[in-house]
Amino acid sequence: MYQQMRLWDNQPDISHPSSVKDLGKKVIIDTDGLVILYGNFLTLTESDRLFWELYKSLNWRQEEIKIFGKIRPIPRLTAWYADAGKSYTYSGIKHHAQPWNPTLKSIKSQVEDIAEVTFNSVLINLYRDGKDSMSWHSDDEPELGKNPMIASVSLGGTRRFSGKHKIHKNLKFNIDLTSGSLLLMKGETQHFWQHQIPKTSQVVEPRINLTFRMVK
Ligand SMILES: O=C(O)CCC(=O)C(=O)O
Ligand SMILES: [Fe+2]
Repeated sequence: MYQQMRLWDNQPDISHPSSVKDLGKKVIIDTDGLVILYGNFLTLTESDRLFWELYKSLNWRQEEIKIFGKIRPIPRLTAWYADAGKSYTYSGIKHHAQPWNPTLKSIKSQVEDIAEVTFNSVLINLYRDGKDSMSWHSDDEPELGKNPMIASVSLGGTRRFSGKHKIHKNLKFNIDLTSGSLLLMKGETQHFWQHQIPKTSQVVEPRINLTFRMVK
């Protein structure tokens, strides 16, 4: 019996194999919400491959928005993929779902493994250059429910992502979202914080961002 236990104790620890990827997990904010960055979610080779595949194959649209009575193109291209029958109003724009393709399904399932929730839709943004941007907002549409989990994957050029607290003006963060990173926003984040992708005068490569969501 003693011998047997010794043998068993000497087995390699398979619960933490050395091949487990270091995802580069970092807590960005844990006040009034939780924002977590996984800097190494995808390898650079994988991110590069996915960038070009999505860039070439997705059905990109130029949406328009009405500001002060004038209709203007939004400063980025978008695509919206979801389970059948879903539609979603975002910044006053009604998005009709396109069906999942195998590439998007595979990214979704890798994101779900880390986020430990399932998603039924993804809003995809293409920032063609530094003039493309997304202004301050919270992802607080009623369809997303009270404390939504938003999982955001970045591919291609690095862009700055800024956050600011809605009440405590001194609470801010800035992170550079590199290719292959995954950012999770959860808990009360959308209630207390706003985020943006500012324009930049620097030369930047095109960037694709996928935000996975659960639409009720
Ligand atoms: O491009 C990003 O990283 C942010 C996108 C975003 O905030 C959104 O789609 O709601
Ligand atoms: Fe957002």
